[in-house]
Amino acid sequence: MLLCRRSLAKSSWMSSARSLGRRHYGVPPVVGASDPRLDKTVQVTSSKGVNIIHDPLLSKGTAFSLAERERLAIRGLVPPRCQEMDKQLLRVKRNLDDCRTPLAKFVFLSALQDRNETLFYRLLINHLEELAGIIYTPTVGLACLRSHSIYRRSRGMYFSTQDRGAMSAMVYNWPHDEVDVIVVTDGSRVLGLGDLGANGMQIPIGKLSLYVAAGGIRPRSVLPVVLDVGTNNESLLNDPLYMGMGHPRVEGEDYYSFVDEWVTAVKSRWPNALIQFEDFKYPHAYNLLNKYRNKVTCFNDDIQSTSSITLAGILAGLKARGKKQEDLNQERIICVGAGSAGVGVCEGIIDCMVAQGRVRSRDEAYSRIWMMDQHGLLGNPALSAEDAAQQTVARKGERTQLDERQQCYVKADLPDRLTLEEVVERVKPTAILGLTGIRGVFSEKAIRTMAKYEEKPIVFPLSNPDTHAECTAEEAFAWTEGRAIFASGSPFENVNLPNGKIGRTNQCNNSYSFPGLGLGITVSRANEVTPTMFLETARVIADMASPAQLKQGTLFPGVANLRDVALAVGTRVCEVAYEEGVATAKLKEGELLSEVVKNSMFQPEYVPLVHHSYH
Ligand SMILES: NC(=O)c1ccc[n+]([C@@H]2O[C@H](COP(=O)([O-])OP(=O)(O)OC[C@H]3O[C@@H](n4cnc5c(N)ncnc54)[C@H](O)[C@@H]3O)[C@@H](O)[C@H]2O)c1
Ligand SMILES: O=C(O)C[C@H](O)C(=O)O
Ligand SMILES: [Mg+2]
Repeated sequence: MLLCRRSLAKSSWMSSARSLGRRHYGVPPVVGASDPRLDKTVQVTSSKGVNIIHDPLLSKGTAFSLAERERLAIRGLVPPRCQEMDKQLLRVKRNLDDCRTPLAKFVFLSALQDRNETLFYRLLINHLEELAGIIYTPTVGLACLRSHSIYRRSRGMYFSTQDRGAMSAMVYNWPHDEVDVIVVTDGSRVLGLGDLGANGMQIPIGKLSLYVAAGGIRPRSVLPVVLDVGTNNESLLNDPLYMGMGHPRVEGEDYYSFVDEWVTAVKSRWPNALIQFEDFKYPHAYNLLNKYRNKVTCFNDDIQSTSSITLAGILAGLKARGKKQEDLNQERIICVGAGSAGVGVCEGIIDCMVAQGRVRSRDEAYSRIWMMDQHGLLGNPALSAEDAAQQTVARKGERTQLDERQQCYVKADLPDRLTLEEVVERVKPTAILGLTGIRGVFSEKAIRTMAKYEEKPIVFPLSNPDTHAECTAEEAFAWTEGRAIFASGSPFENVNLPNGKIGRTNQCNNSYSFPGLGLGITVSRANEVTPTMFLETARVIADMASPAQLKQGTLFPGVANLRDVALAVGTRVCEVAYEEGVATAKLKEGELLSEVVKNSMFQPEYVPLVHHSYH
């Protein structure tokens, strides 16, 4: 396992893009909230008695020592025997295993998180592979669909259309002064499930649980947020249990000024917090990113961290084929889905080709990519003029106007709206990426044709949850005679192949990239999130699998290793922040960044509690 111990600036293909020596060591000592120098051996609280037992950040359940029970006035309020965490873990794991369905497990784990976060995170870290699929994708998707039925207790903050003018005051309702990471959604495109309005809250909660478990951000420093601007989901609007605003989505200038009020409010209370935009529909996702990327420390997960992990998957896939990462410009890549994630992923691939210096221009890099939406290839309407009318009828519906960004991907030399099968036949792709949210978009014919021309086709159905993947792992291996290099957004089991071998599956999800990005950004207190951070994240992850793993088709370390991945990514991102002069945290001379990052990572352990009244 690669654990980053490199000194600054060792990247092979990024060095030309860097300007070294711009490190800011002279800025005021803004010490990160997750900085090890703030670590304490005791935790001081002004709470006492039941307030401690009912505070998930302080509660230890049955694990309070007798001395603590005495000094915190909780003697007699919990069962008499002091049980350490190992016994508690046994109990909660047994209870969890008794839950019959993934959704029941989700409800159980949420309740545990609401009672005792230390125990919740220890359980989660100990069983990351098993539980990531519950608190995160794919089960979190089901939890969003049912959120208004399974609701027990509030977590995070909601800002709705009835809060216009009040947001700057509302942010002070949050009980913590230190907030390092905020994940915010407007619930307009939740995974591949569409508009789920305020039910989308489960997504920021799940993302932030991984920020803590994998990225080592402290539980008290994370804030999940929903911006409730209404929903266009009729079934939610008509459901008496739905808890969000009961009107259609606010759009246009009203929408952008609403988000602006929220950003201003958040930055006024927590100027250093990283904002992660999550599951905003296209084009809002891009418009918000463009508006805020140079003003506040923020990124869009679906556009940018997805591009990191997908690029990492392709680069590792090249190595699995016995090629070099620098051969990326030889690939022919079809990206099905031209929305936030699709465009973001393609831009990441292009950035990488340009950074590698193996293409002369971005245009040349574009020439290796073919982008498609539900109407087919983004091609040249002039070339398909003859049968355009016919096609419009046959394929139902007009393509909505392509925006400037999507326009970049239009192929001038190919007819607009070619089907996937037609594009595959003409282009002979080496890789196909699915970012549509639509099950079954990778047809058998298309994948079989691809496998005719490419010995080891890269097949990445990246849409979530699993029920919305463009194809299953079984299909991908069956249609390629077991030769596919396979990665999906949601987890799929390995596949037993007819020849007795195993078709290895990989999970290519931004959960591999955002925890480390957030870790590096918060430790360095970066005041800007730069493109290099995403490229380097990809490079670090692409280098993590061993040659033997790559040979078998394993591209990344398993989900159980997400913490190691976050540490490696976090260290590199932190280095980049100093190299590019965007870090504001003071670094002591001689401090090894990898150690600073590692020591800053939250460990779920019970710390002695001490009562102190500040009045
Ligand atoms: N694996 C990951 O880490 C990851 C990250 C981000 C997004 N995603 C997934 O990607 C999907 C899309 O997300 P997004 O933010 O880009 O959404 P989006 O709504 O912005 O884009 C979806 C795109 O798919 C196109 N599309 C719809 N139906 C199609 C069809 N039948 N054939 C071809 N194209 C079709 C749309 O025109 C649009 O361009 C979601 O399911 C999401 O879960 C996965
Ligand atoms: O949430 C995920 O699992 C990945 C991604 O952010 C998505 O929207 O699908
Ligand atoms: Mg997302």
